[in-house]
Amino acid sequence: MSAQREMKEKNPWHTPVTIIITVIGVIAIVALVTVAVVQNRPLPQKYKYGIVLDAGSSHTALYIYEWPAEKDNNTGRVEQKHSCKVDGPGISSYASAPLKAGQSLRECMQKAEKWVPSKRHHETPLYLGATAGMRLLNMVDSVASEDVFQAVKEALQKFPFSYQGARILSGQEEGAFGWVTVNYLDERLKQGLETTGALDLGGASTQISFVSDNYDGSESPNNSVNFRLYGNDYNLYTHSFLCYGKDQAHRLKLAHQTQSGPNAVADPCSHPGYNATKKYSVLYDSPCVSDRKPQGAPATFHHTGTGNLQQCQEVVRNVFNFTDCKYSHCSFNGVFQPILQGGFGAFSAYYFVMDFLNLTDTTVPLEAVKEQLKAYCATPWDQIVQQHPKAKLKYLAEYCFSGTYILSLLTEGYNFTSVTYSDIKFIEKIKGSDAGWTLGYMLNLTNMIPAEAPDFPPLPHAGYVSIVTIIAVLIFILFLFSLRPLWPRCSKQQQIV
Ligand SMILES: Nc1ccn([C@@H]2O[C@H](COP(=O)(O)OP(=O)(O)OP(=O)(O)O)[C@@H](O)[C@H]2O)c(=O)n1
Ligand SMILES: [Ca+2]
Repeated sequence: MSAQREMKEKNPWHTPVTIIITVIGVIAIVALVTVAVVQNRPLPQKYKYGIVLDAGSSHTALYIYEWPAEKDNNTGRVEQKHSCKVDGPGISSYASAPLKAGQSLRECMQKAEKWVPSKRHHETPLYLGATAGMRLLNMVDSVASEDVFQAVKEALQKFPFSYQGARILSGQEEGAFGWVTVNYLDERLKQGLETTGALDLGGASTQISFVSDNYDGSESPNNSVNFRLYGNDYNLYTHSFLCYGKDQAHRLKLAHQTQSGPNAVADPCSHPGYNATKKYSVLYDSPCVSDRKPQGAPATFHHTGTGNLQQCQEVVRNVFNFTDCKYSHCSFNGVFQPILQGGFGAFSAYYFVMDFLNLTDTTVPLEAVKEQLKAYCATPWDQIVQQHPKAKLKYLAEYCFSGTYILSLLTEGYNFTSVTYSDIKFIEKIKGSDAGWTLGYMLNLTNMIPAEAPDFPPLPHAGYVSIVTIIAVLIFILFLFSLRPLWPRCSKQQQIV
């Protein structure tokens, strides 16, 4: 008994100091690992939301964006969750009944109330941006434009979101934010990759935006937009052509055609057999064409189709002015444009039209694309109607013109060649989000793209926890080894026992 006590006393493992150190060591390591795990445990994901209404010339659409609540600044993570197309025409068409513009938005706004969790309603920013339709209305009747905005504002403020205002975007903003959207969704900005140009074709205006090594903004500074995003500087060229959206360009073309004979237009851009009576008052009800109204024109004219692509191309060419250029390079109408560079995403009506015509594949040579369009334009109207029973007649009547206009705008207007045509991609969405200016607009207004690259933790969460655990275990093993000189005595004593 006394020998046992003596051995215990001699066994350094059994000294109070060693026991205390060991216990504290184990507790410290367990505490370290626990704190690391608890502190870095991924929290249940919470989301924030933003709503943007795109009040275009032909229609309004509502987009709901969503992003993880704790990652406002880490970007690349904002996604479109829902979209809603407002029934009826664009808000600029309600100039004579502004209240209806507000009412038209109600249905989509009610859907937005359901889609955004109610506890997030009050903090969800709501923006409305109007484009070329309201630009034109504001030009001809600024009072009517104000009335429409007032009605829209009152309607939107009735909803529980954080209303941030309704306004007209400049053409420059429209082009630049479309470019931001495309490059953000492709994660080109965050990774500092070469950017993609943006081509947007609306009903009343069209935008081209791209970065070119040959453009530093000094030639035609109005076309220059500078961004610093994620630590990179971008000098963007952008231009918006008012009246060169597809609907206004159609008016420009018809207005030109009616000059030669005001009673009837035999239109090579319409299908053979197409026949409609149209009102001059409707055709000329736009500042894009109002100054071209023929003197003493009758109330109506007959619009018939002949379906001839080559002649249609000639008529379409007339809507552009290629003669004056005071810069080193121009697109059309004397507008400066640097040399095209890189890939381009073409969206909105570019996509709707080319998708309808089955012409979105730009690896198909331009000549073959034209052959296909030629056959389409020459197809009799009754056959076209039969083949597309669900399509809106207004759209259907114009796809031959629209396809021709798009090819002419791209090649003769912007100077894409049969070689660089394949640099264009006709796109509707990128990773589930619609291509368009709305996302870029919201990212900008909510400061969600930082000027400098955000600092990311060098290790992901799981890697961090694993390394802390491994180091803690190693320290513990080293600690045990540091007591090694005591081991042999200890084991000898145990053998004696
Ligand atoms: N399936 C569809 C849908 C739309 N369109 C046409 O595409 C154009 C509308 O394009 P959009 O990008 O929606 O124009 P808006 O935004 O309304 O106009 P803007 O940007 O000029 O204000 C209109 O001419 C419309 O007739 C079409 O041809 N086929
Ligand atoms: Ca648009």
